[in-house]
Amino acid sequence: MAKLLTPDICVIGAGSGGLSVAAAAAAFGVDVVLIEKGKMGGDCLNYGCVPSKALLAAGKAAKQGQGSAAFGIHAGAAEISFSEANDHVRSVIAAIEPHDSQERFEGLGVTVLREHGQFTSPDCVSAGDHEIKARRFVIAAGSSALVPPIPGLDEVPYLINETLFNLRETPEHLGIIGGGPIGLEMAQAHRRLGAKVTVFEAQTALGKDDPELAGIVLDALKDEGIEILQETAVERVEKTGDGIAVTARNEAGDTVTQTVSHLLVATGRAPNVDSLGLEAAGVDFSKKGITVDKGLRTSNRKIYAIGDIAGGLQFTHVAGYQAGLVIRSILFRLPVSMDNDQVPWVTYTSPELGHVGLSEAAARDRFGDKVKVLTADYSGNDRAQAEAVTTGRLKLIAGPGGRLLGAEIVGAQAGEIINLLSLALSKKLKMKDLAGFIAPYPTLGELVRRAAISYYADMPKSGWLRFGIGILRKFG
Ligand SMILES: Cc1cc2nc3c(=O)[nH]c(=O)nc-3n(C[C@H](O)[C@H](O)[C@H](O)COP(=O)(O)OP(=O)(O)OC[C@H]3O[C@@H](n4cnc5c(N)ncnc54)[C@H](O)[C@@H]3O)c2cc1C
Ligand SMILES: NC(=O)c1ccc[n+]([C@@H]2O[C@H](COP(=O)([O-])OP(=O)(O)OC[C@H]3O[C@@H](n4cnc5c(N)ncnc54)[C@H](O)[C@@H]3O)[C@@H](O)[C@H]2O)c1
Repeated sequence: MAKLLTPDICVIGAGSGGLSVAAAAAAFGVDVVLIEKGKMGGDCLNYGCVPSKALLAAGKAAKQGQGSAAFGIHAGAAEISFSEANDHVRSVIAAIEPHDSQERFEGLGVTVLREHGQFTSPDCVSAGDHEIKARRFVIAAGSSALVPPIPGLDEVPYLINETLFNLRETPEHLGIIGGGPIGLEMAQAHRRLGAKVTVFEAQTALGKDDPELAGIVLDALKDEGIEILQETAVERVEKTGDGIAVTARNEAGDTVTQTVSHLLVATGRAPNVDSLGLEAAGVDFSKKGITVDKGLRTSNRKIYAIGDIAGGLQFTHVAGYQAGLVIRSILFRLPVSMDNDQVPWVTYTSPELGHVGLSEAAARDRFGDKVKVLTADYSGNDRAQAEAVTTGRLKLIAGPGGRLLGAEIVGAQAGEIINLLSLALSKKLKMKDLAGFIAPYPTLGELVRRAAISYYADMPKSGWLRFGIGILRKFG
C-alpha cells in the first residue's frame, strides 16, 4: 500500500528550477515534497554550467601558463595534466554540492524523495512507494542531450554532456557536432588543454547571437587552432581502425571526412517529457517541451512547468527567474508574467559573448528606424589597453526616446559588464542614465558610458544649443 503525502507543493526535479522553488517555499514555512531521480543539483551542477566553467578555467590557466608576448613574458609550452584539470572540475562540483544536497533541503524542512516521479492522474504523483496529492505541482524535470539520428552514431562511442566530464586524458582529436554554446565552450577548453579540435556545424556557429560579435569569437577560436566547419552537416559516422570517421557535407555540396579520436554530440537539448505521465495529468506538451502560458501554468491549472522542460530559453538563471514567478503565483496568488525580453545570457569563451534584451534585428522589427545602435570598441578603452585585451566591442540598442532595448558585448569580462546592462534594462533606463553615471577609471565598464554618450554625438552641432549658449554668455 502506497504512503500518501499531502503537501502544499510537490516539485518534480531537484535542478536549478526545482531547488529554487523548494527552497523559497520552505523559507515561508510551506510544506514541500521534492522528487529527484538522479543527482541533486541537476544538469547545471553535475553535467552542465559548473563542470564546463571549471574546465574552461583550467584551459584559461593553461593559456596563461604559456606567458604573454604583449607583456614580454615568454614561458613556452605549459605542461598540462588533463587528469588534474579533471580533478579541479570534480573539486568545484564537490564544493558546491552541499548547497544543493538532500541534507540541506531536509534541514530546510523539505521532504526529499530520491525516486522517479510520475503523474498517475491530474492531481496525483507516484514516486517509489509514495503517492503525493498536492495543492500545486511544479514540473522542473529539465532536458537531456538531443542526439540527432545520424547514421552510424549508435555504433560509435560518442560523448554527450553527461559523459564528457569523465574524461581523464586529453582527447587526441576531439570532433564536436554542433557549434552552439556547449560545442564552442568545450572546443576552447579542450584545445587549450592540448587537444586538436574540429567543430562541425550544420548552419551558423553561435547562430543565436549577434552575427558580427559572434564572428569575433569564432575568429579568436580559429586563431587558437580550432577548426570550425560551418554550413557543414554531419551525414554519417563510423568506427575505423584509427578512431571515428565523421563524414559531413558542406555548403558547396562537397563531402568532408575527418577521423577523430573522440566525438562530442552538442546539437541542442530535448525536454524530459517522457515517463512523467503528462497524458494522465492532462498536461499538454510537444517535442519542444511542456506548453505553458506567460504565468508558467500548464493546461492543468494546478500544475506549473519551469526551466528547460518549459520549452523556452534554457539557462540556469531562467529556471531561477521562473521559480520566483511561480512562487509568487502559488504562495501569494499574484498575477505573474514571464518577460523573455529581459533575459541575459553569456557564452564563456575567451573572448566572452554577452547578450541582454532585444537584438538589433528584433529591435528594428519592432521599432523600425527609431532604433539607434551605439558602439564602443575595447581598443578605445584604457583598461583594455593596459591589460592587452583590445579585441572586443560593446553595442547598445537604443529605442524611441533613447530607451535601452538591448545590449551585445564581446570581449574580456563581457559576462560581468552585461550585469550592469541587465539592471539598466530591467529599470527601463535611457541613454541619458547610462551616459550620466560616474564609472571609476580605468575600468572596462566605462565602455557602457562611452557608447551611451555617443547617442548625443550630434548635440554639440545643434544650432539651437549653440544659440542658447551664446545668449547665456551675454549674462557674464
Ligand atoms: C554543458 C552545459 C553547460 C551549460 N552552461 C550553462 C551556463 O553557463 N549558464 C546557464 O545559465 N546555463 C547553462 N546550461 C543550461 C543549464 O544547465 C540548464 O538550463 C538548467 O540546468 C536547467 O535547469 P532545470 O531545473 O530546468 O533542469 P535540470 O537542472 O536539468 O534539473 C532537472 C532535474 O529533474 C530530474 N528529473 C527528470 N525527470 C524526473 C522525474 N520523472 N522524476 C524525478 N526527477 C526527475 C533530473 O534528474 C534533474 O536532476 C548549460 C547546460 C549544459 C548541458
Ligand atoms: N554559457 C551558457 O549559458 C551555456 C553554455 C552551454 C549551454 N547552454 C544552454 O544549453 C543549450 C544547449 O546548447 P547547445 O550548444 O547544445 O545547443 P544549441 O541549440 O545552441 O546549438 C546546437 C548547434 O548544433 C547544430 N547542429 C544540429 N544538428 C547538427 C548536425 N547534424 N550536424 C552539425 N551541426 C548540427 C545546430 O545548428 C546548432 O547550431 C543552449 O541553448 C543554452 O541554452 C548555455
